[in-house]
Amino acid sequence: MIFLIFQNLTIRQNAIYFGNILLYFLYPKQVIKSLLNSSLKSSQYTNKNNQIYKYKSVKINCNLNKMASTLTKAQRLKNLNDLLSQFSNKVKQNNIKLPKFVKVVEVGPRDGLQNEATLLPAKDKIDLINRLSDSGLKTVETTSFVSPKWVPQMGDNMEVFAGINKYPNVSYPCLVPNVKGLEQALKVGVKEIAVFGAASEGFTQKNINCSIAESLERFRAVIEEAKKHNLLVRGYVSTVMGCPYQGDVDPEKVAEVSKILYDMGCYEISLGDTIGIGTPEKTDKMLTAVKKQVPVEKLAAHFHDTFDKAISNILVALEHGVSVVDSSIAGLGGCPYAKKQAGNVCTENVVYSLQQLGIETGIDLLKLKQIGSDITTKLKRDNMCLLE
Ligand SMILES: CC(C)(COP(=O)([O-])OP(=O)([O-])OC[C@H]1O[C@@H](n2cnc3c(N)ncnc32)[C@H](O)[C@@H]1OP(=O)([O-])[O-])[C@@H](O)C(=O)NCCC(=O)NCCSC(=O)C[C@@](C)(O)CC(=O)[O-]
Repeated sequence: MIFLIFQNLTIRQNAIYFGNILLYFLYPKQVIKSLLNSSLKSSQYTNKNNQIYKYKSVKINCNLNKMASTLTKAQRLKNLNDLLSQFSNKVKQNNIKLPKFVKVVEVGPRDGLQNEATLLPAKDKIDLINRLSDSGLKTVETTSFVSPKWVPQMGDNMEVFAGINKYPNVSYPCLVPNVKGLEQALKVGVKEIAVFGAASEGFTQKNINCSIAESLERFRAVIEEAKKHNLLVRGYVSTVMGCPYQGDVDPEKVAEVSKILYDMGCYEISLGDTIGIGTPEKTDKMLTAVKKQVPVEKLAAHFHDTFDKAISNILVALEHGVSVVDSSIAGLGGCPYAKKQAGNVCTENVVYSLQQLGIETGIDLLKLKQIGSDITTKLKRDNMCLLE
């Protein structure tokens, strides 16, 4: 039994860590929702003057040893290869049309790093982004223009964006939660932004401090202003397969929020399994609902790999016709309290899987592997890449 005190962490970090830890032990039990709700009630969070929410003395009954994956990398690679070969057979037997090309959106410098305990200096972030854009990736999410009090790792957003090489054939989107963030982004010449909402009220409140309806009104203002400056706008919908605060999320709600963002002018909707509790079945249900509201070619899969299910879920997304996949170099992100607990799905594993399926990405896997190895050495953390 372990007693963890989650203090001095941003609400986003707490949400993810706490959700992941609880879910890891309960999954796949049917009681996730009620336990998540009761655990939330047992914690307190206070809006301090400095606007950082903190959990106070959250008790978590768990045994950290159990949290580490018991499988070796070699075993996990074998499982991945088995999965890919079964999937290939299914595709052939059922004459399923997969996308010929998949755009991989690298989110490591933003979504990955924002969850890393170690603060990476701006010069190292710049080097990381430059090397990623030199690997064939066409989109490298660079930073976020959010409050540095909420997400300290992104506090150097202007310096990082101003410092990177801008290749003409690469997009460098940045997260923007409100008009203030947009103004900052415009000052350094950002050309593409992403607004980020969620399909659950609980997560929206704790991530951006407002309701879903309020968040959408904020995004409307941001998008209108962004369009005046000819910026491209991507839309995120988080918690599409479950919320750390509410448990289950109705696929119809995901579809509703996605459609609103799409109608507001987002050119692409990225569907985030924020805490990685998706399964192939849930992915199928969620995409079936969303595709009725937003054309599939405008959808992206943004899956976290908490329970080693992200690639299985991506395969379902490919079957549905999704041809944009978000991922993070070396699987950056995740939970520092459980070293082997994964964050975003690892880019190298995604690119490898796509290559094995004969799907083009235009990405140099060897370069990616080297970048992943270097950044994990720098951060002194596990590399989630399964390839030797
Ligand atoms: C949205 C706010 C700002 C609202 O935060 P708030 O406290 O409600 O905002 P406020 O308007 O009351 O302002 C409070 C303070 O923040 C400042 N402020 C206000 N806006 C900005 C800004 N843009 N940039 C810099 N500073 C800002 C503002 O100036 C003020 O400063 P003070 O007067 O106290 O010194 C806050 O909640 C926030 O920054 N949240 C960040 C959340 C975040 O970054 N989460 C991670 C990204 S989402 C994600 O990772 C999920 C995703 C996308 O990957 C998909 C998935 O996996 O599901």
